[in-house]
Amino acid sequence: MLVKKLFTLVFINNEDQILLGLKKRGFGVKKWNGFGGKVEPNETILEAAARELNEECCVSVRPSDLKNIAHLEFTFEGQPTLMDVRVFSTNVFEGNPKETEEMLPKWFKNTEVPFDDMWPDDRIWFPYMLQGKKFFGKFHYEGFDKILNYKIEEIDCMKTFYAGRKST
Ligand SMILES: COc1nc(N)nc2c1ncn2[C@H]1C[C@H](O)[C@@H](COP(=O)(O)OP(=O)(O)OP(=O)(O)O)O1
Repeated sequence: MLVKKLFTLVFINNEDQILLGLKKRGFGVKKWNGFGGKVEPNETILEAAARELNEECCVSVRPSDLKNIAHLEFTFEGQPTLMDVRVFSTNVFEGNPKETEEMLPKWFKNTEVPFDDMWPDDRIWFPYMLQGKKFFGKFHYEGFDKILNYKIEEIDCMKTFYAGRKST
């Protein structure tokens, strides 16, 4: 049986640009990604999303300004964990992104996202995000470089999506 662990992933948009961070340590090291991490027991998912963003690149957002745009699930062959990743985006933020111990932030044009240096799944779902769609994606990996199988589908409404699942 898989043990589900809850994570956040936040993307900041500014006109035709998206803020990514180069992970400097730990899971996903040397890959560009959004900002996020584990949800702690004492906080809501939105609070965790805002906290991780601030810890990782010193940008502040109000949790209420974060839009839930996707639900992603990652599993890894032979490993007992299912990563349940709640994805958020916003263009309402305060502060200039700054490098931290965990991340090196950089703005990229939406047309110049560095997919070669990102998780392989990003190439599949970023187009949904960049077109303003909401979506569900499920990816099963062998190691960290090869996707064995995946499913992706557009969602009309995230609230309805979660209401239709046994547990959120
Ligand atoms: C496997 O594919 C993935 N693709 C993408 N784009 N993002 C992923 C993938 N798997 C995990 N993520 C995201 C989810 C989280 O935002 C981070 C991982 O969080 P992390 O392990 O860094 O969590 P922290 O709480 O910050 O951990 P530490 O404090 O222990 O560093 O990656």
